[in-house]
Amino acid sequence: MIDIKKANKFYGQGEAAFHVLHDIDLSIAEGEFVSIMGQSGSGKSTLINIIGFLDDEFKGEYFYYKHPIHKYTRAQFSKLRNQNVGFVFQNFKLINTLTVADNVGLPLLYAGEKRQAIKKRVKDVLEAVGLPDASEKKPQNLSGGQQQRVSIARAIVTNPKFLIADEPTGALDSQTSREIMALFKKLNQKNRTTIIMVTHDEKVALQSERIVRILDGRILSDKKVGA
Ligand SMILES: Nc1ncnc2c1ncn2[C@@H]1O[C@H](COP(=O)(O)OP(=O)(O)OP(=O)(O)O)[C@@H](O)[C@H]1O
Repeated sequence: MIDIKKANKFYGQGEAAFHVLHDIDLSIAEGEFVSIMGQSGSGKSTLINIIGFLDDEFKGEYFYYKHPIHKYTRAQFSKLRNQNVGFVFQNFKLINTLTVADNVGLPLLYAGEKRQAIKKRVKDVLEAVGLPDASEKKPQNLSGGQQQRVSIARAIVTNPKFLIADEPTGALDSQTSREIMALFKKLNQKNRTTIIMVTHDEKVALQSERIVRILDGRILSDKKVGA
């Protein structure tokens, strides 16, 4: 589904340009669960910003279901992002003044869905992430692990083709990290949700199916877990 060919990324222009990604070739098939690992500053965020259609200013080619999206306009890019990608962040990025149900339903509200349909879908995804009774609570009254479940519910509520998770366990203790990884595995195996996750934690990465290691903006290795 994702085919990136010879992607190069520069920050800044002219003499001062900083070459961050070098000739990245990366293909990800539907249903895969991939970890991206590498030292701080190696270019992981830069790469997932390209993969998740947040950054269209790169050199090289990006084919998404064979469509040459490197040729898309910014508006086409935004539409693609809204309709295809769910994001999960290290620090959850929930809105504390809204209830859990309203946080999770927000992407559907933006997409113009009807109130009843939103209510039903929110109930279903909160059940899927193991929080059937949290809908009327405020995020700040939940544990870190529960807040991350809410943010995963928000990420999957629109049925995206793939999820980008940027250090999803970075703010969680090891037991809670294991629970969140079990949830990602369930979503990946049961719903065949494609997941692309950045992590510093080797134990967390070993829960995925494939590990891509980046060093100084280059792919150092790309291996199936256990191979
Ligand atoms: N907007 C920007 N302008 C200039 N340089 C940038 C910008 N964003 C990132 N960089 C630089 O590009 C390099 C790669 O950054 P990136 O954030 O992709 O790394 P990372 O592997 O995700 O790091 P971390 O694990 O710390 O999040 C770093 O040297 C960083 O300083």
